[in-house]
Amino acid sequence: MSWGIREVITHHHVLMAYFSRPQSSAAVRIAHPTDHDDRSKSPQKRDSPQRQCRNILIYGSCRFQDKGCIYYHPPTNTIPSNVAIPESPAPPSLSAQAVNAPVFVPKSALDAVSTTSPTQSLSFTPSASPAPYFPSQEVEYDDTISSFGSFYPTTQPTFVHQPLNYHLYTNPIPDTFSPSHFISDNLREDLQKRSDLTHTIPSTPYQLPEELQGYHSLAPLEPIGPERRKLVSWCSTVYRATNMNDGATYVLRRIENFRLSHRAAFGAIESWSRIIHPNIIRVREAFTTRAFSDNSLVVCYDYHPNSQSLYELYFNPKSPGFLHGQLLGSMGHIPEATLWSYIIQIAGAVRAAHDAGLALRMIDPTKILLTGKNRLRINSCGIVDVLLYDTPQDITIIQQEDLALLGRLLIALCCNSLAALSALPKALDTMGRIYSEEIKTLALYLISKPSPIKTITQVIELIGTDRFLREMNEMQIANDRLETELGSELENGRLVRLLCKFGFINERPEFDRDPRWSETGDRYIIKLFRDYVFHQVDENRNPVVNLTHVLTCLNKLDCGTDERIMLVSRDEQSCLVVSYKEVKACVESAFSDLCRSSR
Ligand SMILES: Nc1ncnc2c1ncn2[C@@H]1O[C@H](COP(=O)(O)OP(=O)(O)OP(=O)(O)O)[C@@H](O)[C@H]1O
Repeated sequence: MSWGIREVITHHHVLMAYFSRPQSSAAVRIAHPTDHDDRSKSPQKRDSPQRQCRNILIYGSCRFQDKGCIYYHPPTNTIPSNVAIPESPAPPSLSAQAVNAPVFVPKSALDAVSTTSPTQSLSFTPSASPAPYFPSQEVEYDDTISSFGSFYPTTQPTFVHQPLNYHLYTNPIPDTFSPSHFISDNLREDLQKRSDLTHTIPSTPYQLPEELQGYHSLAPLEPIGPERRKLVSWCSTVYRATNMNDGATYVLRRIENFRLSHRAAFGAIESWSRIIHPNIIRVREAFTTRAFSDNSLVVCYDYHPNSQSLYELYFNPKSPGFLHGQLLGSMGHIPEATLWSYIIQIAGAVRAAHDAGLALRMIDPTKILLTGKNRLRINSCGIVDVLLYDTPQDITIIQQEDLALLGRLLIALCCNSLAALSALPKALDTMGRIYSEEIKTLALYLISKPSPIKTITQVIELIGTDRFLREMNEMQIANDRLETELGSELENGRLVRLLCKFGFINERPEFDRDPRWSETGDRYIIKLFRDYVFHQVDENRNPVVNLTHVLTCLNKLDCGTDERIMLVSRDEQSCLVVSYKEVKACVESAFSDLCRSSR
């Protein structure tokens, strides 16, 4: 048992008689003081001289109390001094990293705790962080001038930066995104699918090497059918595999029956591996292998689970997005705004490659993956550079080809047909009917003969600043949305780990040859706290099932606030007043004991 807690219990042996009824109002006031809220909500008390001074509410004291402040200053001993709790010992460091949640120490608490005095710790607002976190140089709020100060900018109070309240849930701005305490179903499903696909294996049996240059758990990403398209003139197969060093999942594209003539051919892979771009699937490394019982070239890429190629999405009539050969949704064609977004993203990828003296060569619907909502990435970069190392081409020419490929892709996307290009006038007619003139102009520019050459910079100018700005706005809105989603999940991970700790400690039948370990010492406080959080009953002894109460308590425990609560034994014969900080120290100490012995 820690010194701090023993002290608390001693106090409460003294206090027991006073607090013998857990429902006593004094006890409730300590556990959940709502006086301030009630008062501030009550309109008739608004202008009363008996209104409590805000300095007391905010700082616990008022410098102007005896210097003319007209507001009410409650006696300083409202909360009995004998419940003041000594500093609990620092939480012991935990060793079992795999099961351990790092101890959460709010930065502001660390910064401020040394500069404060323990006497400031009285607080009436359970949600506000208690005074010990306040920097000593705080500016006080003078209530005597506050009522008219706002009319005169010079006398406006300076607001103190309060320490963050790590245990509060805050709803997002309602008009912007729908408020929710949990991640939206769509995003959850999407992320879940990605995670799922990283682990599933195809049901059809396959024979693959157990291990390949540091990769294991190889699984084909698609069944190998009778009709195989070729990459240049080679067949390729794509596998998902796990890297032994970092445990991450990658994609290995294998070129079958390819014999590398010069090691220098890997120079292109080295250049590509340096390109980190949001619209290019990252190239990691390449090697040759005989593990497939042939000479194979393997290039490793980042894995983007649950992605779909543009071919699957827009050109394969057998895909789920089609009905009777017609693309479903949006009147059977891609919305213009989506098309511009695709153009901008691909242009960005082209720009990055060309700036690095490379060419994408892969602006092909089967090699452009949609890895998220409207998010494109060019796949398989660098591989053709290795395959065609022996037949070098002028980089300027293949960069011009990139632009032509973009133009062809654009026309095909506009017409939902890969064959559209073979009847260009009809294709242009279709484009003119559905899309703006600018799309047609851009497509014609991209497929036209270069004179003398076209550059990606000219293409970007043709797209225009307005469209880039619109794209940037959309991206920022999407980012805001994700941040909101992240906010709703902010504390969940920590709380689960906290609950795991409770699970390890509570009701443990025996530890350290002590069958009463989980019922005694610090663990007794943890047990009572668990009852306080989960086993409360109403006046009719019906369970109080209130998730907000649970989340609030656990968050306060997670950051170890100084707020005190009253824990009552099950027989209601004794009670303890402890701070979350102390309960936190008990949990850390008990859990670290368990971890030490689990090694
Ligand atoms: N880096 C990657 N991350 C996630 N999935 C990928 C990745 N690379 C390829 N895939 C998936 O693997 C499958 C096969 O890719 P591949 O490039 O071979 O496409 P394909 O349409 O079969 O083209 P090809 O006929 O040229 O093989 C596709 O379903 C693709 O979505």
